[in-house]
Amino acid sequence: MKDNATPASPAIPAIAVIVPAAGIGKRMQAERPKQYLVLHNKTILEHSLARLQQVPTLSKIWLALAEDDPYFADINFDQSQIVTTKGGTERMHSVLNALQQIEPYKYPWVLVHDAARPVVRQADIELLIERCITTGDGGVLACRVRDTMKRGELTVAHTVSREHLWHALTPQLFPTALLKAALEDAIQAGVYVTDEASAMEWAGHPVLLVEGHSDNIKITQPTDLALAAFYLEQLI
Ligand SMILES: Nc1ccn([C@@H]2O[C@H](COP(=O)(O)OP(=O)(O)OP(=O)(O)O)[C@@H](O)[C@H]2O)c(=O)n1
Ligand SMILES: C[C@](O)(CO)[C@H](O)COP(=O)(O)O
Repeated sequence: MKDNATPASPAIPAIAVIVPAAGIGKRMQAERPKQYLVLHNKTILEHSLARLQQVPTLSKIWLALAEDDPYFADINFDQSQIVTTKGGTERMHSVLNALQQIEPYKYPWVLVHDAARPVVRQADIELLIERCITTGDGGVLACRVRDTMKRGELTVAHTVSREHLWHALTPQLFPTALLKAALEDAIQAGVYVTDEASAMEWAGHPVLLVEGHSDNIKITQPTDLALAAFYLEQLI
């Protein structure tokens, strides 16, 4: 990871990193926010930061934290590469708060990765970077849906075709100025987005689908912990 705005190589412009880590992890029902739960002797946040640190083309990290976060001070990571920013009510607010600290002329691209996704592979991140920088379009790591998909509440309303249907993952990588404008406009228009790509789509920008590994899970509920621990064993 680069610790300044100098690009790793002339071919790849400086890429800022935003890690939204200001959630409370309601669905995890744990005694602390899930990004601070420990797997293999490290917090999930430390694992996620370590995955990003493995990518030499990434620059500084803007880490969105809850205002009353009492845990971050104890994490074991080179904090010289981290700028902490204020988390917001929703994930999109946390990301926008961080974006507003990043100067597009210094960091023309920004990569957003959930703190709750500690198993992302370096090769997948590098593939996303290569595809986006080559085309000039932003994009998301994604994996194809494998199950038959149903829409409904208590009974099936209808089956959703799984052809060309994907799970959007993170990282998501976009031109910094475009993403900032898209998120600001979407939030101003009262549009609730759960990922950066949704704001870019709403603003009419193309979003590349870059196929990544399905083990890049977002730790969300208790049963995800054992699975993430297993996947992490393969990586660390
Ligand atoms: N206001 C928020 C909400 C979420 N996040 C971050 O966005 C990522 C993905 O969000 P999610 O999995 O929904 O985390 P939580 O919001 O903590 O989970 P829950 O919805 O169960 O409370 C997490 O790393 C979380 O810390 C954030 O930075 N700011
Ligand atoms: C950004 C994301 O991880 C892509 O799948 C997802 O939208 C986050 O959703 P959450 O409800 O904030 O976990």
